[in-house]
Amino acid sequence: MAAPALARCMARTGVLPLGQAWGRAPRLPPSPLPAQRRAFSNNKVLVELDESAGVATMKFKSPPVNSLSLDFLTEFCISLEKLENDRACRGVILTSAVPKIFSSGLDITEMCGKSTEHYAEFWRAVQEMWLRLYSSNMVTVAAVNGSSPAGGCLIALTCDYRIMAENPKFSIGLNEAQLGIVAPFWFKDTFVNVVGHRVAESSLQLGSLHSAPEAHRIGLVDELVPEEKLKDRATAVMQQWLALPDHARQLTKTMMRKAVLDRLVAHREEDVQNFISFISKESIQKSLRMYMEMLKKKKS
Ligand SMILES: CC/C=C\C/C=C\C/C=C\C=C\CC(=O)SCCNC(=O)CCNC(=O)[C@H](O)C(C)(C)COP(=O)(O)OP(=O)(O)OC[C@H]1O[C@@H](n2cnc3c(N)ncnc32)[C@H](O)[C@@H]1OP(=O)(O)O
Repeated sequence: MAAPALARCMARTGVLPLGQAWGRAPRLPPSPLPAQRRAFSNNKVLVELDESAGVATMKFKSPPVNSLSLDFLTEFCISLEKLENDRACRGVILTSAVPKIFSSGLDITEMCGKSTEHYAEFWRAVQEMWLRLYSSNMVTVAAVNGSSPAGGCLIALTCDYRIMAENPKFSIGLNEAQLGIVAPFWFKDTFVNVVGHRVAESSLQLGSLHSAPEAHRIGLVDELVPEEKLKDRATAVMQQWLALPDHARQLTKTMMRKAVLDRLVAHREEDVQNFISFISKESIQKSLRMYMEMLKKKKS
């Protein structure tokens, strides 16, 4: 099924028609076949699977800034679902193929001047991405090799472990307040689970974008490495996590994340309606338009 058709299906049903995000059987170790590498790709995400290690790398490739458009979100979910159902894959490293940018967050153009139906479709896709990634049975490691505001930061926060490249130009954080919008409760819950309530409270109110050292200091990322070592370090961390039996790690992950996941699952449609009423306000539309203009002016 093509991405737009899948997106429509997601909009109707609220889920991808590929399988179930919930109640999956525990993953089994990969079969002892000869070492093999596979790659598959769609327009937005490149996936390389090292079957001998049981590890895939998902590279975002949606220039200029890997913004999370409806197409991107749909293709991200398809790629993740494929890996989730592949017994040869036990862990996934998320990173970017676009230099200097991990992801610029939700595509603002999807939230400006569109119909109510479009907002609903888009928001369900954002929810789906988070539900699938946060509940993934695989080990998920974010190799943050560029700036990562808002939704980009959410992707990193949703992983099990975050490693960021030490580059003074890169920043990360949930900066929604700077755009005049409010981070949804499940963005906030994910953030609180990583950095704790006090840090999350001030960072969210200020819409802070943190430099790499600051992000490390507040626990937003687990470690910093020189850019050229990021890939190797992500692979080493993955090996460490995969050394444990899958079932124990998966059940522990579920125990730690269930309350936050259940909260969105229980209020999914209400959350879509909240998003629509919030984003449709003329004052919010004006803030978003001004923000986009500011981004464009910054260039000239
Ligand atoms: C009560 C509450 C109830 C419910 C909840 C309701 C609402 C919550 C709603 C939404 C939550 C949203 C979360 C988000 O993710 S919002 C997105 C936030 N993202 C940002 O603030 C990032 C903005 N971008 C940047 O800061 C920079 O672009 C950069 C640092 C990522 C990269 O800088 P560069 O200098 O390398 O590149 P630019 O020249 O700035 O950009 C190139 C190009 O890309 C366009 N662009 C950038 N970011 C986005 C984006 N997020 N969406 C769409 N387009 C983007 C930028 O305008 C340039 O376009 P042109 O080349 O000029 O056409």
